[in-house]
Amino acid sequence: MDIARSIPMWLLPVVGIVGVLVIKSSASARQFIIGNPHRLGLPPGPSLWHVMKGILFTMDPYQPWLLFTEWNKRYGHLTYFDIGQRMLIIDSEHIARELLDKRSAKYSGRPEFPTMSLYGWGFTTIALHYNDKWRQHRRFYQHGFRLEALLNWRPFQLRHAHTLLLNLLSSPGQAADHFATFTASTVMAATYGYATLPRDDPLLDIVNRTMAIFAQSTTMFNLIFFSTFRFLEYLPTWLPGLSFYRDAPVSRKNVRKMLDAPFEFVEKSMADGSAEPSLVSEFLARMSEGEGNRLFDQEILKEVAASAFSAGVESTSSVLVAFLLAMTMHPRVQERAHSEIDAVVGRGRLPNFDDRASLPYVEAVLRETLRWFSSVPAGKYMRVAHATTEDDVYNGFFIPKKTIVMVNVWAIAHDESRYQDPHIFNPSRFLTPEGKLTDDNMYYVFGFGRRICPGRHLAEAAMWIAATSILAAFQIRKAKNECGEDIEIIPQFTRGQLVRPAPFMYEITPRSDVELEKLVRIKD
Ligand code: HEM
Repeated sequence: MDIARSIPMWLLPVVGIVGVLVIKSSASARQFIIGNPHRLGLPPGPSLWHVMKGILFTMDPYQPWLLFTEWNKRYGHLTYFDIGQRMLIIDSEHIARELLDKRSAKYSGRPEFPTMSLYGWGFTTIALHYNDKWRQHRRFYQHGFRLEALLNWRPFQLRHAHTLLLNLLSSPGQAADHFATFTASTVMAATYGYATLPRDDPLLDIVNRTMAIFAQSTTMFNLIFFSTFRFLEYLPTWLPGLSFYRDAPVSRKNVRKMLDAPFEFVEKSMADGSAEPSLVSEFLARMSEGEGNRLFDQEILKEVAASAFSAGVESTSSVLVAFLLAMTMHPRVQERAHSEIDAVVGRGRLPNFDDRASLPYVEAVLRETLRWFSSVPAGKYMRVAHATTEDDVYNGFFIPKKTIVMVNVWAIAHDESRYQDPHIFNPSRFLTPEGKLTDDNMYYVFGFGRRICPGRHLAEAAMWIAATSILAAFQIRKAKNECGEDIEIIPQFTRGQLVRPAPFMYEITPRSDVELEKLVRIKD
């Protein structure tokens, strides 16, 4: 009998998968013995069997942080397991700071995800290993997006916030699209000096399409699975489950367009003298003046600019959608924010950045939105996990090199010992009894250590000016049904790759008798 013919096709990948797991686990065990001369134990955590059971039967693939949170409750703040990739889940800000901030020299790597490169995204800052290229990228952000440099971008942000208001006025039902346009416009303006059209912008369209393919395909499961079992790449892509490989060439083609198109726009506008100030035009000018490759070569400049864009737009706009949801559901919070803005800014003009320090309650609303929503919870965005680049010992536990380290931000933001009734939206938790802001600035949502989000100041300022302007200009409330009753909302979050509130019904109407167009024209 021909044995090879009698083996069912599906058995081959299974045998391969088991084989890879066995090989990977024994490599892991060897590393444990070599790198751990004092034979310290690993942090506690579920066995391979329990992890598999959890992943297959319990875990909601779209909310993996919920299972991680359970494990952290059972095994402690450090939960370790090995599924062919060593994983460490941390649910304590204190420990995250001890390891990722204070020992950042060992904890600033990124996991090895060959699938990111397969999809054409291997160049992004987020995906880069802790190496010289990554340092070059960070220099670009440090130059353009550090706190002091933000003053340069404020006029753009204010202008785009006003465009956002006008867009909301003309098509209030499309708030999520307007938030995406607003965020993209602010990042595009700072990076490329490109003024996006209020709608259907051709460059944004390229970027949005590219990001959509990426978002659909690179779930946590896909990233780990296809990076671990790389032999699957060589099997026919028509096999069930392998469509992942079919989409890859399309993604790579789109990514190339996303890298080239905005860059060509800058080159062209520099050539005809119409270039607006931007990071790319500044670096190109410096390169042509002879600083040349000491700064970047052109390809790196394209890559770093596109990285800013791809990392920044969805994260920022999804927080604004969460803000809209929170305001729709919590009229009293909105009322208090309106009163504060009316008292400080008045009704005769729109807010600007100079008002920020005088609006603590609005600030607290923004912080509570970041806490309640936790846009980058844990596991969802596997690509922002850190990886150890050396063995380490913490609290008597051995943490091997090449361990993927994930901070469960969702668990921190919903820790009952820190935030009373964490599921309730309550901005006052960020205020002292005297009405001053507490020290909890929610910066942990922007990550840790040397890999902390370099766009955090830009994002924070963009979210603030957008949210404050909306509060000043609009009344947000629940939509009504045919009987004139409020349509109740049960907040839900998208089950796709992007974590954002699922579509919900709302009404948004101008607050002021003064026409919004006129307010937008009044400068102070
Ligand atoms: C609400 C908005 C945002 C949130 C919540 C957010 C959050 C994060 C987080 C959690 C990380 C990973 C940090 C870590 O590894 O510890 C990150 C990385 C990054 N973010 Fe953001 N981000 C936001 C907006 C932005 C914006 C506007 C930009 C660009 C202008 C940006 C650019 C980046 C880049 C380039 C990285 C990769 C850094 C590295 O790997 O070294 N982000 N962000």
